[in-house]
Amino acid sequence: MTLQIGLVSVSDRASQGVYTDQGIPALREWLTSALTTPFEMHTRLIPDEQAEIESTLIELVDTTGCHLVLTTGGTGPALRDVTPDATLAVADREMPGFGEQMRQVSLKFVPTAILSRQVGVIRKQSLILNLPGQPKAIRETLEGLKDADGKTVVPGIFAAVPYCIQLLDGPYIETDAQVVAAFRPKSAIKPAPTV
Ligand SMILES: Nc1ncnc2c1ncn2[C@@H]1O[C@H](COP(=O)(O)OP(=O)(O)OP(=O)(O)O)[C@@H](O)[C@H]1O
Ligand SMILES: Nc1nc2c(c(=O)[nH]1)N[C@H]1C(S)=C(S)[C@@H](COP(=O)(O)O)O[C@H]1N2
Repeated sequence: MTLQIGLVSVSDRASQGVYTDQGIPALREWLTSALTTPFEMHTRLIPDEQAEIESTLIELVDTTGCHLVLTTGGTGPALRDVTPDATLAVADREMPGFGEQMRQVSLKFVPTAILSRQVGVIRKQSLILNLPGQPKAIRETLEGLKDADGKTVVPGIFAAVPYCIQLLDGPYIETDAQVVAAFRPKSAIKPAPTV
């Protein structure tokens, strides 16, 4: 079972061609640098329309079979920012720690971090996570903050994603520890295959 990841960029202007979407490229680039497990990506660029966000998330989970879906954009307080509302509407269960941790780490980068309403949820056996729309926020929230020596100061949320997908009976995900070290309890670590 190959790891399937959905990437959803929610932006009125990028979806209309007013500016070039940087969300999907930033997500793709970060995942390619961070994951050592093979994976396939399914990308969608859509406007800030709640019904369209909901149907896109449902399609990616129920039809495409994504184990993980990352959205970017539309998490703020502006009236057209409805990504968290759409995500909650299609959720079976909420995972509040993801939103809490993203706001914690983001506060180390911008004081307006608390303006993001981002949520993490489970639909069926898939994890859906909202990231803010600023392209730089993708790396900041997923990877966390490191000091000059590369030591983690505030962990990003991706450290917990592999174990979460494992608990949902999804593929075993391994990462490049230089980018983000995946944490799982000792009892959940699979030994490296012997040759
Ligand atoms: N897909 C994207 N590509 C490039 N830059 C983006 C993208 N989405 C957001 N941004 C940048 O991050 C800012 C905050 O993102 P937010 O999701 O709040 O967008 P917005 O201001 O509601 O506008 P829009 O939905 O038209 O992108 C935007 O104003 C824009 O500068
Ligand atoms: N890591 C990180 N988080 C961030 C930001 C950022 O630049 N980096 N921008 C903040 C700002 S200015 C806003 S308004 C909210 C919501 O952004 P969104 O509407 O683009 O999702 O996310 C916040 N969280």
